[in-house]
Amino acid sequence: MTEAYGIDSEVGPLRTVMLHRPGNELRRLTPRNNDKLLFDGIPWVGRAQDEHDAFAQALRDRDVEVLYLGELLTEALNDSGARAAAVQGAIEDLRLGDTLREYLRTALASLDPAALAEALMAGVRNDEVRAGGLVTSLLADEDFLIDPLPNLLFTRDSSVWISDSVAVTSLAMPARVRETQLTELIYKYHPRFAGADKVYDHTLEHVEGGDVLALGPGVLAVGVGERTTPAGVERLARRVFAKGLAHTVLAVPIAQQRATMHLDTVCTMVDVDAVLMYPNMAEEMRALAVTTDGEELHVAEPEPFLVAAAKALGIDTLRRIDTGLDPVTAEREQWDDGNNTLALAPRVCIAYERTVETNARLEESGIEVIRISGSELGSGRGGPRCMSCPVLRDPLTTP
Ligand SMILES: NC(=O)NCCC[C@H](N)C(=O)O
Repeated sequence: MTEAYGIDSEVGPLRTVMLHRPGNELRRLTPRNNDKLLFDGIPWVGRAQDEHDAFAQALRDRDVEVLYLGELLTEALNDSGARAAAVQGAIEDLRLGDTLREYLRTALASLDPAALAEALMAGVRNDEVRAGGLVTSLLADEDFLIDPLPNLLFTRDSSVWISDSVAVTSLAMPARVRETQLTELIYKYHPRFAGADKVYDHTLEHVEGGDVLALGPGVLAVGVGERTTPAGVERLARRVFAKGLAHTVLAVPIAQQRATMHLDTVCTMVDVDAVLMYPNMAEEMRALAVTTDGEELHVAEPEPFLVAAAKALGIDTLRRIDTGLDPVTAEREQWDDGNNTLALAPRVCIAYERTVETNARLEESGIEVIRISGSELGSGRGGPRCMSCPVLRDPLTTP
């Protein structure tokens, strides 16, 4: 792996992470659009920023370098090719019509990188521009010409590092599709990532980063459900095998429900050989091990997730941290992202403070839990793992 980027596990000491500090895109959420924009409430933005700053500080306190998506995007937009691609991507929406599209093309092209990045992230409302023409007149003032992207907060989903290659993902929900245009720009044009190999892109079958877990060197688990499709996991497997980035991909079917939208909402690793799993689903989780002989994909029969994972990792057992929670407490804490921990190193993780019981059980199992507040951040339905895209982790030393 290079020094600047690379991930071969969920728990290797975290060195660099990409976050997105929530900004004006959250100020676009209203009771009428929050469902469509995949938020379960209307966050108090100032408090959400405070909570996020504390999250970033907790990472820095443990010597983790924090990169911000908004800053990387602004810097990438210094490149004229990036600017042209960004503008084109933002105005493709068929709702706009020709007059408005050409107006926006000119208006966006005249913005400096910071203002353009802001427009791309926070969107553009009809009454914020004086475009004129039929479409402008027929749309309501509050209609968005360029939709805001409040889910940028969840940097986990729009790109994922697999060994020393980056996968720009292909997001399934219409409200999130444009996020990957921005991560694509960052990885293509930002000098920090010049030369980084790409293993996936946003035009391919749906794969979301929250579904992709690097269980250990050479082994990925990929949730298949509401977001990552069966065809998505197949395409990802073909691509990582072709580049030699993994030897086994475990396809893990998960319930198609909002609460369990990604694999990392029900399962995160907290040690080289231990996972925290949502108790109400842990027993039923199965995995299909996908391998290759260099030509064909081989798909094994479904096995219990922990069994298939241990086999693929070449260890005797993958331990499940048993939180022992009753089903109602477990369901409440899973909804509040109790299972969505971010490992900073083996046996050290960040979790929301509100998932009191899960955190207590983790500590009883020897896991250090760094608690952060997430009362406002959580309204987007994502926890510390969802809000972070690890860019560099130290390789694991053999246990
Ligand atoms: N990995 C994750 O579970 N990310 C959380 C994404 C939440 C976002 N509001 C969504 O519905 O996509």
